[in-house]
Amino acid sequence: MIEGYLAADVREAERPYLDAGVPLMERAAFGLAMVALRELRQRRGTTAGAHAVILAGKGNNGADAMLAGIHLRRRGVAVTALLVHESGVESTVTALRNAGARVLSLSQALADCTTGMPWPGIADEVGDSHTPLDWLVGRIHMSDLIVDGILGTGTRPGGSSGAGMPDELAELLMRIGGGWLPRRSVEERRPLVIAVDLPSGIDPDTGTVVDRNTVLFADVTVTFQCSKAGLLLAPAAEFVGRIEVIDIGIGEALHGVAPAVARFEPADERLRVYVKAPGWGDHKYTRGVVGVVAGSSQYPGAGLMATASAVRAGAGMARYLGPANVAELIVSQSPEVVHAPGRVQAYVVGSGLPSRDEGQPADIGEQLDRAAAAIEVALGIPTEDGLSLLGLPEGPARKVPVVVDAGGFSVLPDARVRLTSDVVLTPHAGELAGLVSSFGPDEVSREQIEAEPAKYARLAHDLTGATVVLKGPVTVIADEHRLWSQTGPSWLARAGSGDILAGIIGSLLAQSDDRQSRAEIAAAGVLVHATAARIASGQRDDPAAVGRPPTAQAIIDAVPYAIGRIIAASSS
Ligand SMILES: NC(=O)C1=CN([C@@H]2O[C@H](COP(=O)(O)OP(=O)(O)OC[C@H]3O[C@@H](n4cnc5c(N)ncnc54)[C@H](OP(=O)(O)O)[C@@H]3O)[C@@H](O)[C@H]2O)[C@@H](O)CC1
Ligand SMILES: [K+]
Repeated sequence: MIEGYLAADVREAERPYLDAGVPLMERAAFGLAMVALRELRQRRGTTAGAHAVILAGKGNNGADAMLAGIHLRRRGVAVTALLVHESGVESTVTALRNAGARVLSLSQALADCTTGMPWPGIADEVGDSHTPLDWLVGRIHMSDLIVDGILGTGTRPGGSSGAGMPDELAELLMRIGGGWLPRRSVEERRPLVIAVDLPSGIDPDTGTVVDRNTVLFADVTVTFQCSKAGLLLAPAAEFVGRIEVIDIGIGEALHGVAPAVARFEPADERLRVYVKAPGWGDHKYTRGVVGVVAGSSQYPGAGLMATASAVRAGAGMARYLGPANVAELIVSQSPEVVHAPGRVQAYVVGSGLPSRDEGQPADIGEQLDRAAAAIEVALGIPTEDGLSLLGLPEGPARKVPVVVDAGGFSVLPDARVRLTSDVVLTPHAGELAGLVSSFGPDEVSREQIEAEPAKYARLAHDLTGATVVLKGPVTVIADEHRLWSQTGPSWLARAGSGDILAGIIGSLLAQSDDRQSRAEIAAAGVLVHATAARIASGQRDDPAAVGRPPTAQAIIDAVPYAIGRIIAASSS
């Protein structure tokens, strides 16, 4: 599991060590240099003769980068450091110069164009440059490595590399490749980009990015002691690349500090609790039954996808609750699905159902009534009619969790009824905008949610009391404890993905016990979903490989393999 901490908590943890004179920056810089050297070696076979450009800010992030530059020099790497704020931590600047690097301010670097001053390690073949900036960008593009040490945990909240930075620097970053150069473009001489602690221009805590055109896509982000929360959250996560954590020896001070966000990795031991093989004495009921209220005669596909993935994610049994013609279709594909009401351990409702509206066909109205009834069961407030629609006996019904998707949002109880974590909402940004606007005092737009997904997932939880799974390129899950954040391959941006995810989460909920965190189970479900998509798209062992477009059916068929892989990885 990767856990992301708030910048203030990390600073607080560092303080006693710094007061005691522990050389934290030297440790950080050494770790950074080792990663850079390893990456250079992997790319070029050797580090000798490589050229690194260090973009150094005036704070300790820049100092880290420059101290790492000294280690690079010692191993034969030519180093040019650009003081992008025109100055830097003075002792470090001197030490780097003494190690044989060129250290120059941005304006000096631009002046090099006129004087024709050569840069060590870079052949002077930067093409037809027209302006000093063209020339400088050309030289940087000729390097083997760009070290992004402009801003770290000292980034002012709400700031960005575009806001508050000199225009010249924003322009330089934009031209180097901020925002538009895809991380994996296979230009032969594209330099490797390593971000120091975090890509400069992202908010360390919230992952918001004010001007995405000025943030460099990192191949690797080398972060110190622990991931920073913002690295795991959208939209920043797109710029982060692979995360490498360097232990600088302050772990003890972070004990007892709650991380703000967490992410499951496939090999996490903790996943064994949620993604598991049946035990010796298990039978279909002990493994959990999931009830699916999704799809209608008008939209049968979503019912099919949610049920098929619920079955494949390991529940002992799936009940389909809905019209006979949809059930027939489902059973033809998953013969083990039971089309009969009865007791379940978790519901999945709403996928493939439109919002409640007057004049809807009768079977849609009835499906929405069932969805509402399942939500009432989850909240412990079932009505007699609801129980009979779900085929449950009259009397107090046992609370079971419910995954609410798509049309299900339109049958949530009104804002006077506080939902609980047993209600797991799975909206995308547009649907969350609707939810937050109807439960809260203010209208919120899809664009606002996309810019600050973590904030709004948390707000939606605060307003409703439910577990909120905000789907997106990075899926954020919020409950009263913390945020979870899971990424998936972009191939998941396709019709049917949401229905499959709802089925998987419902299946894992049915297999869980009452005391387990719904948010954590949902995070595990998002990981299963992403793993299935990786298998189905052919990305398999190399997440960086592009792969090929998977059909929804291929993702569904890959779910059992994803479960198998996660069980194997988390138990080994
Ligand atoms: N403490 C330690 O022992 C350790 C620290 N470590 C390292 O230190 C890093 C934190 O260093 P830091 O605190 O010096 O802040 P840092 O991120 O370099 O930048 C601050 C400068 O940028 C400026 N600035 C801020 N926002 C801006 C904006 N939006 N736009 C423009 N400018 C902006 C701001 O200037 P201001 O305008 O406020 O005068 C300020 O001068 C941390 O990430 C890690 O790498 C590790 O080595 C481990 C040990
Ligand atoms: K940085």
